[in-house]
Amino acid sequence: MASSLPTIFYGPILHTLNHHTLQILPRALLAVAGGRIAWLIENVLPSDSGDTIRSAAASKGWHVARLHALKDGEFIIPGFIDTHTHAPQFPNLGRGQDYELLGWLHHITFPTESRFKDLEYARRTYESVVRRTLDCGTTTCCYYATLHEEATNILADVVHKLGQRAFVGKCNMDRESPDHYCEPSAQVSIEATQGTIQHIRGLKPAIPGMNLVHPILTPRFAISCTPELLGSLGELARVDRTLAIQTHISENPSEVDFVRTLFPDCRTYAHVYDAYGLLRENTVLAHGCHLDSDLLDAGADEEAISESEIELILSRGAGLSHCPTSNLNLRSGVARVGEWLDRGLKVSLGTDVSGGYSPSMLDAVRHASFCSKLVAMEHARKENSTLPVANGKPAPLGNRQLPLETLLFLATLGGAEVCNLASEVGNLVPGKSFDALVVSLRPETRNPNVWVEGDELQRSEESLQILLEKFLLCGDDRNIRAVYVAGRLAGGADASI
Ligand SMILES: Nc1nc2[nH]cnc2c(=O)[nH]1
Ligand SMILES: [Zn+2]
Repeated sequence: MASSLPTIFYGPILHTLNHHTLQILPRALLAVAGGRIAWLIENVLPSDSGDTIRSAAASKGWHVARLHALKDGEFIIPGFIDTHTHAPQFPNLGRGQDYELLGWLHHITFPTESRFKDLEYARRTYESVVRRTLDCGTTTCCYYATLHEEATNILADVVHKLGQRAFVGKCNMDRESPDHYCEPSAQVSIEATQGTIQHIRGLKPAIPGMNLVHPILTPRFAISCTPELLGSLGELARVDRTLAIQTHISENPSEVDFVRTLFPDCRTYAHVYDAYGLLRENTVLAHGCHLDSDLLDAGADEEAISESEIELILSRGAGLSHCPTSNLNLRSGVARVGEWLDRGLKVSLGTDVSGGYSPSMLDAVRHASFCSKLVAMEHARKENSTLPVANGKPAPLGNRQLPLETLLFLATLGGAEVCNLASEVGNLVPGKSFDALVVSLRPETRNPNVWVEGDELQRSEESLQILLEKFLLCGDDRNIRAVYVAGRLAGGADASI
């Protein structure tokens, strides 16, 4: 899409307003100008669309605009927001699934990451990684790079060039890693981090004032950072509250035990990060499978829960990235996403390549659904229980399987909340950036899993909800025809035609 000419889309729009509300607009007119959604008009009949477009365009002083009328079987959703992935681990996709986390890091992951000191290898790999995530429909991505400053800057350059919205972080790790892949001191790690922050902040945005690439502090996890390094990162964060932070937390039982021995004065894993000022509203915490598991398994009362790590994370406004593909693949555990949402935590989805073996957020959605079904089956087995009754209010998700609207929320608006970007992206309301996907379930996409025909093509709310379900559970990148970031076509099956 040429950024100078406004574009008007006419067709169905599906997005979420919160974790329990899916809004379906079967006949919407949505206008994009300067990368943002200028206006959105609902319920426009085809026979009225010409007049409505002309008067809405005239009210903005537009004399020409491009019209994109969606065909039957097509619809628009917000772009996916992947809140946790490792760009240098793409070469390992599909490898190492016999390991659990700590062995996997040492035998599979660190050797591959150490290759990124070769900058030519880094550039080649990162180009294909970012193209791939864009084609999978990821419009915003939280990337871990490696410990190398220059290779991290290359990742940021590639993201910038290809027009994705992203957070890019140089990994901080100055202990408990092999000699060939470990920073020599906290000071060296901090200086390289400052270099990367400066580099990313020097990138010139394509649309003035719309910076798409942001730096993010990336202490790998508590195990690989000395107290001195965590303290220095906390100091960087303190003097600049706009700096985002990402790390791992409570992914695997052996990891949690190790953290306890390394930080005996901290009550829980979350308290370690909090002690160094690293838990706040722009912190992204990946995994969390074992947060408070002792308390929750024992069915603790509210008083005990009020002292818990979940309450600490909630009170600091930090968010969680649920990474179900990885949690199952590395046998890490099953996160309690329903309980987190009920308690008001910010929750999103991450692919966690290559702990997770797929870069597609569609797979993360499917595995989040499976994980929630495991939770539901386990709960039913233990309690012999029935589902909670709604009583007119949204029923607590607690131990239920996640419904369709919650799955879409986690992949879109939930991600925006966790990245502290919900005023900018996550759904398709006027004023936000147009970060969106044009999805097609038409036969010419050559994905017979999701073909729709006959009555299914009616533009009713019911049939559109079925289309969304088919896409989330059986679609793939053949069905993602166009990927827009800030109004610019950045990927999708039609982008290369
Ligand atoms: N899944 C995952 N967990 C981690 N914990 C520390 N590093 C990593 C990593 O690279 N992947
Ligand atoms: Zn990870």
